[in-house]
Amino acid sequence: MAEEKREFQAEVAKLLEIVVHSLYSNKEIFLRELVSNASDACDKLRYAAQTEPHLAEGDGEYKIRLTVDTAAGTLTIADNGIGMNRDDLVANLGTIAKSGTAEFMSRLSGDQSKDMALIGQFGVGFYSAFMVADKVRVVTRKAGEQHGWAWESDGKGSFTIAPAEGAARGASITLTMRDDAKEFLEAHRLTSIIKRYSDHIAIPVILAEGDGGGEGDKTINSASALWTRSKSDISTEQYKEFYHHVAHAFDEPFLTIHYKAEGAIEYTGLLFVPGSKPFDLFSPERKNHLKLYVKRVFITDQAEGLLPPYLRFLRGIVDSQDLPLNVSREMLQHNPVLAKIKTGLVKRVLSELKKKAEDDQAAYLTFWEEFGPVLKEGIYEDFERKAEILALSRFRSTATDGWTSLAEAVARMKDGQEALYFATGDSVESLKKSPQLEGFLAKGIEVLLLTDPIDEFWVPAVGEFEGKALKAVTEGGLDLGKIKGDDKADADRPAPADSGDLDLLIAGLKLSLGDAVKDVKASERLTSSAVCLVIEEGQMSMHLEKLLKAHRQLDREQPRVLEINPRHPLIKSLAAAIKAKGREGIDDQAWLLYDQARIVEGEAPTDPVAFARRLAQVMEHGLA
Ligand SMILES: Nc1ncnc2c1ncn2[C@@H]1O[C@H](COP(=O)(O)OP(=O)(O)OP(=O)(O)O)[C@@H](O)[C@H]1O
Repeated sequence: MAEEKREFQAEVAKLLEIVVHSLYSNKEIFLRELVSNASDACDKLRYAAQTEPHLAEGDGEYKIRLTVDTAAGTLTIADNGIGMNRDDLVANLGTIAKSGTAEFMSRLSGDQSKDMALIGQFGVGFYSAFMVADKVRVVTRKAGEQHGWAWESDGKGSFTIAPAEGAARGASITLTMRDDAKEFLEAHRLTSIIKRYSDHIAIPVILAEGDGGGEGDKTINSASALWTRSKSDISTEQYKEFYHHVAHAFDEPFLTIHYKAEGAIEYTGLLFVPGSKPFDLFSPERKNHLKLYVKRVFITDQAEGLLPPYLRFLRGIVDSQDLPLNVSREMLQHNPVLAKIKTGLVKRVLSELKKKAEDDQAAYLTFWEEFGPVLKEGIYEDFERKAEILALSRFRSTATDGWTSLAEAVARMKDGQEALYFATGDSVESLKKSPQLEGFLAKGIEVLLLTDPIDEFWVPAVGEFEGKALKAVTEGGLDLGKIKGDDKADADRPAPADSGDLDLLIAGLKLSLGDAVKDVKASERLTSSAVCLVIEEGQMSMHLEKLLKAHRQLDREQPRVLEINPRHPLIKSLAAAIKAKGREGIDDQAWLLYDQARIVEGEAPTDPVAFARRLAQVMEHGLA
């Protein structure tokens, strides 16, 4: 087969453009990316050779070799890992196959440091070679295959692929350095970059000196897996570089958890809570990203059973002593050892988070803001740990501008208050203004303001905290009268409508609204609003109904209860009017009240045209 020329996928071409033209501030990271790829390729072969030893072709001493040719102005990074065949080359070095590419592209801001962090998360990986090279040539042969291939590109829209006979197993990447990147041909510069970014790589990174014949080769990294070293020998900087390597992240880890579990099950965990949200945190697969090793051999980064989905923000590795080396990925699915490791990891991570919450509240809150909505999934999904996760959870509330724990909210409960109250909605600001809260605010009774979609699920599932029921303020029939609040307002509240008149009005409204409402009731919860909508106990919350409708998972809406404020001047006049004049005009009034309550809930009036007509009439009357 002769040489073939192909175009890069459009996204790659765009990415290359950005890489070449705007990301020159931190060029040296190209080496980290290529060494990281080489190390992954060796890990992959080591794993494959466990079950198919012939793949190693008698060479199981994995290493990465850097060779400089000053005369030619090239740097070559060669590994004896798994290598690539022709199809792999086209797929891996011609496209960005990962899901979410389009979204990623749209998030690039043009601001170098931000883009760099994003690209780091996404993994520009191999393409970073074009930050320093005019031309990149990859010569590779896949383990177990006979023919080698050469891939070459100047990064300007296309690449070529041609057969390369005699290629060694693995991949050898030769960069022809740009004029402004000649510094990366100097041994001391290369050595310091490797020490800085790649010291934790578990296989030797060798700098070939002299003519490349092997004489004077020098291993320039520590070449032992970082997590096997003792904690006291690892600097914060080294942990951070390792985190950048495993997580493909550029930020500071929020928490580093490194420990060795001994006893019935032995494993080492080196886990990181990232400083900021990884871009795929809310993708529907809810995959975890921990890398599983067995006795230092990389097995997989897709061991589903290793971590519950609510801890999927963690990054890092787990190295087990107890799993067999030839464990297949399928065998991992219902593996009892893995299940025990998982229990251990969850316990450890939650206790470290607890410690952080106790020792450094402010820092803990930054974690909570990033990952709280994910951790809360555990309240719903992990029955055994729900109390622990609830205790770690923080909430917005009417009692404070910041965050509160449930324990703090319990401590603030008023005399006679038996439940913790909450409201669910899209934002704290809009919740604070909702009419259902008026009575609570007037009495100084705290209401927790829940704005994450997950809140709709765990609250009903949990139902209580330390014996205190969790009650939605939107539920009908709440009797605030029993609670001793800051009731100075009570004395100066206007008198309610005459109860006989009020009964007439309620009956009239019910007749007009028919099936649109479940009931009409007088309520003490309102202070400044005339009406509001609530649900009956056990009914789906209005906010959840809205979420489901937005996702087209619900097409009907359930009728609600219209609560009216017997002390409101409008209600009082309406009650008096119905007594004096009977039902005349009441239909329009009833629908206006009901639609107004809907609008406050962020919903459209039942019949917008009729609503507009009624409103116009009222205005006309007002002006007449
Ligand atoms: N030295 C290598 N040997 C074998 N395969 C390689 C090598 N370098 C890259 N690849 C292949 O090319 C793919 C793309 O590499 P690239 O660095 O662009 O992304 P990645 O490594 O998958 O992502 P990330 O950088 O986020 O880890 C890799 O997943 C791997 O399959």
